[in-house]
Amino acid sequence: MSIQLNAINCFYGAHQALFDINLACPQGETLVLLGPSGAGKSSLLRVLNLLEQPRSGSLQIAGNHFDFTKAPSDSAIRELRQNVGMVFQQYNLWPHLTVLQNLIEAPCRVLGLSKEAAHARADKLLERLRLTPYAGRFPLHLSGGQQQRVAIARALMMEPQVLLFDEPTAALDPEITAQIVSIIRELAQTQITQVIVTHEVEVARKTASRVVYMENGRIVEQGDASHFTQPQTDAFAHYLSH
Ligand SMILES: Nc1ncnc2c1ncn2[C@@H]1O[C@H](COP(=O)(O)OP(=O)(O)OP(=O)(O)O)[C@@H](O)[C@H]1O
Repeated sequence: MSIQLNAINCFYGAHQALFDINLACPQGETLVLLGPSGAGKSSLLRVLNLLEQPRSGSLQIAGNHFDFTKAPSDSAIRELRQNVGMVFQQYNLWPHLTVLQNLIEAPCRVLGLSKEAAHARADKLLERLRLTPYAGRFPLHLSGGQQQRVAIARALMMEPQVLLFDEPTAALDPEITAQIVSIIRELAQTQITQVIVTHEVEVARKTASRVVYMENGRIVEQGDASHFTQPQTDAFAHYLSH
């Protein structure tokens, strides 16, 4: 399994956001998290790279193992984040760095990659994501869709085993959404495991090989893509029909 969560309970102060989450995702799958606002989707995504630390349970992801009865060490968290990339909803690009610099900064600093090796890796990704003409631009001089592609390229520079997306198509128009969907589908042809939080059922249908439907901090339904056509619970059927 690329990802395995066992009995995860997660709190914000006294407020419990995730209840007894159990989830397994094989390598190479694209898992989509769906559910109404406040269901716990972002919290669950953030647990996967330890931006949130659960109070109990265990997580295995990309060869890293965490048992939350004790606090994970900083070095274990650093190692996890090299294997698990995140594409944030607000892109979180470094505004004072060009597109190319955004791509090569972390691999050089964190992985100790030489500038030449990082450049070569960046050139390939810029081409793959149709960003080559924008390599010298600053993020704020790019459209939302272009910034999103830079954010994806930057995450892929670390050659992660798992890539997490928080609302990757929010605030993008239909044409740009289609581009991002097609990038996610291309990545699905590789060995990478993807986990996507989205409100957009159409994006989910077009990308997911597995689906998790959540309500009130709990998983209500999970399984392969056949659940979109044959939901097993009234709750998921109702969600899909609205
Ligand atoms: N930083 C925080 N502090 C306190 N409570 C939080 C925090 N973040 C989320 N919550 C609460 O935890 C619960 C789950 O929130 P979460 O953001 O994971 O849901 P979501 O399904 O991603 O929602 P949305 O679709 O609106 O983004 C909600 O009740 C929310 O109010």
